[in-house]
Amino acid sequence: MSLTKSRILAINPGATSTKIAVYEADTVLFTKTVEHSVKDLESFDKIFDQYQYRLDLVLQVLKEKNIELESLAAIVGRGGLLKPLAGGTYRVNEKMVNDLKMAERGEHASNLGAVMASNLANQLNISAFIVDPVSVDEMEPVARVSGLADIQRVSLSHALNMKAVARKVAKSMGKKYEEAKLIVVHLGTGVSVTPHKNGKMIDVNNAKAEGPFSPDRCGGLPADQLVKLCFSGKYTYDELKEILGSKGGFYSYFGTKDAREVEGMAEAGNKEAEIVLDALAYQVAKEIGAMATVLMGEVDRIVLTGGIAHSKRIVDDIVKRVKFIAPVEIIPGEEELESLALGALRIINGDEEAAIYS
Ligand SMILES: Nc1ncnc2c1ncn2[C@@H]1O[C@H](COP(=O)(O)OP(=O)(O)O)[C@@H](O)[C@H]1O
Ligand SMILES: CCCC(=O)OP(=O)(O)O
Repeated sequence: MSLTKSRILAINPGATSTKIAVYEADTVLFTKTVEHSVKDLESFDKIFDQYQYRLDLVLQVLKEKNIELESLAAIVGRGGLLKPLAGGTYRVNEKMVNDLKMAERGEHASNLGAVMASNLANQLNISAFIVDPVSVDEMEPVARVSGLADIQRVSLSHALNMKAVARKVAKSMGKKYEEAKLIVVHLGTGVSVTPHKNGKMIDVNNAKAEGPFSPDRCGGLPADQLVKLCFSGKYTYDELKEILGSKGGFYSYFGTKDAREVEGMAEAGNKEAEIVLDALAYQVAKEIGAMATVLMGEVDRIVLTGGIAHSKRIVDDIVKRVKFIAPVEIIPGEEELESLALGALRIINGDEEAAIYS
């Protein structure tokens, strides 16, 4: 095997999976998704406690695929809950790693991406990058107002995949991304619903705290009942944060984050599973309706993507409610590994300069 150092390792830690790919320039050599059940991750208290477990998995996959570490030119990880920033490729630096370890903007598996990439890259004396992290913030000023002076709405979303599929859909319509008006919905372990205008995500439900519920998140909750729960003595602060961030949604009803399992329960006649699945589609459709008003009804396409976009039941249910707004395009799964690799490649090839996180 040649050791030309032209390969890019892409690592995408998600809430319920670690996705790994190696690219030779822009050609994929392999992709692999390692899914994590609730049981796999329940012994880890904090996200950073999962670091070694996930890194070992990555190294094991590289070994299985006969990829020598010395053949890597760069490593690119999914960017986590950093400061609000513009989209693009960022070189991983010490400040970024420290911010992610402190998890000041919250705990999420994506916080591991830059750190895994950086530690591995440092050992190999090569570069580490992130691309379009979850904290990409392109919201318009009006979208930031919450209605309470103490609280500002923030942008946390599946920016990487949504921007990639938005570009793809715009191209298929013969438009530039910057010219298209799209509502892109990522249906993953978290759910993001974003209106895209002038090449920017001008609003989004914060996928950790607002909008529709998801496999492991509550989404927006009735504020008065939540406040009551906070002061009920039933949960500590940390427990409640954990429930809201990773033990809500499907998990709170059925103890699983796997949409396929919930569908299986519904098919077997479980009425609660049926209604919760219907409610997910209902809430997503409602959020799409709200974002259509952000674009003043001028919507070229609604795009459904992410793991749950594989589900015919959920997709059909959403489509029947929103197709009056615009044609709906379904792009199941995600383009995240490719977007990561190509983002790093643009820097390696000198087509773009890496942004600096400061
Ligand atoms: N074929 C499928 N049908 C229905 N749901 C699916 C399918 N494949 C994956 N999913 C669901 O997609 C969700 C994960 O989506 P994904 O985009 O991979 O998210 P993440 O990267 O956040 O873990 C899980 O709830 C999983 O059960
Ligand atoms: C915090 C936004 C990104 C997100 O929710 O990702 P997952 O669906 O992988 O949890």
